[in-house]
Amino acid sequence: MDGRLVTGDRLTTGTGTGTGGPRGADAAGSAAGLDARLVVERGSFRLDVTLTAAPGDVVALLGPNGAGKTTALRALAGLLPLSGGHLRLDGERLDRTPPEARPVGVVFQDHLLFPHLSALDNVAFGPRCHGVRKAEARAQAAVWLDRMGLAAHAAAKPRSLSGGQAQRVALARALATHPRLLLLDEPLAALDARTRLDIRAQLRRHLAGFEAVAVLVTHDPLDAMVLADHLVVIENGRIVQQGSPAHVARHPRTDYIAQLVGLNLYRGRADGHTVHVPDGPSITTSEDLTGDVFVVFPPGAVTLHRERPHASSARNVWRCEVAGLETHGDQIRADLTGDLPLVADLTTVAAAELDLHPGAVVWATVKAAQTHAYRA
Ligand SMILES: Nc1ncnc2c1ncn2[C@@H]1O[C@H](COP(=O)(O)OP(=O)(O)OP(=O)(O)O)[C@@H](O)[C@H]1O
Repeated sequence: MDGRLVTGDRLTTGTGTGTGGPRGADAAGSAAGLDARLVVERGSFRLDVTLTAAPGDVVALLGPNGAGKTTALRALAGLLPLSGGHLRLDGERLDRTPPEARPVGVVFQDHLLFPHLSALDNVAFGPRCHGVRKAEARAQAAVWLDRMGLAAHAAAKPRSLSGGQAQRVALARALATHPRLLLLDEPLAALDARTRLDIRAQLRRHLAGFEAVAVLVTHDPLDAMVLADHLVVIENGRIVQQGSPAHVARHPRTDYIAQLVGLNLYRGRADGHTVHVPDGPSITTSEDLTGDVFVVFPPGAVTLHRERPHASSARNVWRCEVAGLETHGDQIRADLTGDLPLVADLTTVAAAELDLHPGAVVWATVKAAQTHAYRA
């Protein structure tokens, strides 16, 4: 194969760790949109992230528990002070603006509607806070509820709304103030699976029509992939990777991201088609690279055998031991230790035929063509 072509093509997109924003943030610092470096200290935890986004961008902050996502969102909302950095929105400094005076709409996971107010008055509360007269605020609220498909529930109190309806009221309340920055903290986390599907699709529609910057925090890679144009992955208060959802999904650079997108990930030194993993075996890849690289392959690319295969066309053959088994959708996911720790997906029938059980010795094979290597 023509390794040179593959290498050239893939490497141009393989370095997505810079701290630049998705669009619009030119070197001079474009006026429109979000331009922030958020430095926040909370005890021994320190957040230091740079976020830039153009109007219309939806940015998802993704990361493990305690990474600093909520801290970043609260700093953007003005609920936590910055201990360093800057925060500009559409060219204006917001660092010293109190939260209630910021052109920022916030939707929290537990939506925090006022229980004693109707859905209509909850939404009208937003414009009212911005000085709109009561009748006008209620008229605007009615339009927003209608847009959210909630016109019939205008008089309902929050306790008689479903989780999904309440979440849409909270979104309407945030949007009714015409924020220049919309912040969404786990907007779908409190919803059951079915409602989540509906609300995710609706939220996607609303965000697509939203002309300002939206930043959302999520644990769920699917929410991030469906809703955002740009992913920012935070670990330990730092950005470890960012880029388009498709790029991040294909080029994970940390174990957390690899797990999130369901890939086996290794780091090693490439010498042509061979990647040497420290303290591990070599992996044969289709890409022809040199130097520090990552290699990924999906669990579905692994074939397991009870005996060492001699006739296999796969270039990669490793001896492993089954550490654990779990159902994964309609498949079995095997967690394997040994030469190269990896996870493999196989059908229930295959797992039964192989008599897989914790402690069983198996041979794993992976074709070079099913691996993907890119520069570290
Ligand atoms: N009220 C607090 N006081 C002091 N430190 C805090 C407080 N809340 C959080 N922290 C610290 O800030 C760090 C980041 O927390 P944060 O809630 O921003 O993380 P997160 O990424 O949103 O996590 P999760 O996904 O669990 O919500 C935590 O590891 C913790 O050490």
